[in-house]
Amino acid sequence: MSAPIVEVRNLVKRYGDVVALDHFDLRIEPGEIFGLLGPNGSGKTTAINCILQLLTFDKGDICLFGEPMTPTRYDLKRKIGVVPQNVALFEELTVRENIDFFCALYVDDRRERARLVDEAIAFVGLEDYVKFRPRKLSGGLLRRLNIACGIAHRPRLAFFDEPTVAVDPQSRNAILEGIRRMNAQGCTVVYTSHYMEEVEEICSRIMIMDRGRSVAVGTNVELKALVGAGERIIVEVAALGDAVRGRLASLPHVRRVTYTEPELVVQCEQGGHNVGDVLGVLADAGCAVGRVYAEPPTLNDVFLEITGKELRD
Ligand SMILES: Nc1ncnc2c1ncn2[C@@H]1O[C@H](COP(=O)(O)OP(=O)(O)OP(=O)(O)O)[C@@H](O)[C@H]1O
Repeated sequence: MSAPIVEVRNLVKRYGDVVALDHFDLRIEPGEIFGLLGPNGSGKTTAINCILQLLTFDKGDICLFGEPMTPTRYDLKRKIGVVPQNVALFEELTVRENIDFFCALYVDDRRERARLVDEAIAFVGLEDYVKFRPRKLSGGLLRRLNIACGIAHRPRLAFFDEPTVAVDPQSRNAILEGIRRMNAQGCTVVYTSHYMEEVEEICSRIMIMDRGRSVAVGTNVELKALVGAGERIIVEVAALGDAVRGRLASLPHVRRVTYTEPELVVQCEQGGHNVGDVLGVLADAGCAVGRVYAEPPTLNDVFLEITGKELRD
């Protein structure tokens, strides 16, 4: 088995009294799109900055590409791309010049660099904007430029820290598609977000973080199986009495029943014929039922189950 591309053991980072990372462990294999999912302040950015040695930390070991990472391991840093949360660009340089500047930190050869910069521009779809300065770009285009600057040198490992915050849907899709393509071309990706839908959509494995710790790690399917969360059944029904609600709550596989007229929500565990059972109880009670639909479990259900809190407060 090949060495993990990222291995973090027992990482502790404090800011004064705040414990931002609390004995944090992480292992990412080559070829993954690995998601770090957690609410604001759970420690995602701190974890990335420690891994990259941009921050000092109190304790812990970090290996990248199977080798110990230190602030002066420029040979390892060359193989890494970073797309930070805050857009960091030079206002006086054009789109093309910005990308060239960042690429030049790693690639000396001008001709090689010109080719890589062209590829990066095409990769994020900024061909029509190469002569623009950043202030002329929309938020979504700025994010795309930020990405091009981070990945033009063709890293083998790339960190994307919340790259889709405040972008339009078109740029969001372009960003996610670009990440998938990079990954298909052999780049391992670490992707942080507090948007569970995005993480579910593109990540091969996901770590759920809370208060500087990993609370669960696995594929999307594994995480949902871990807590046994099943679908949520939503039924429009008028004037539902307590007795019927009690019968619904005592059905096998039913965890929680809530009713705010006219919406009945039945949270189930995995398995069983839940929709049929719920509708059976309502039919027996003579309830007139309107719209019925079921939503599959989400990573928010997993987070709620483990931490007792919503992922998005
Ligand atoms: N420079 C700093 N000084 C003091 N405390 C900090 C600093 N940076 C982060 N923290 C604290 O460390 C904890 C982790 O923050 P971090 O930014 O890593 O979380 P995050 O999951 O990346 O959140 P976000 O999505 O908001 O960036 C939080 O409690 C935060 O307030």
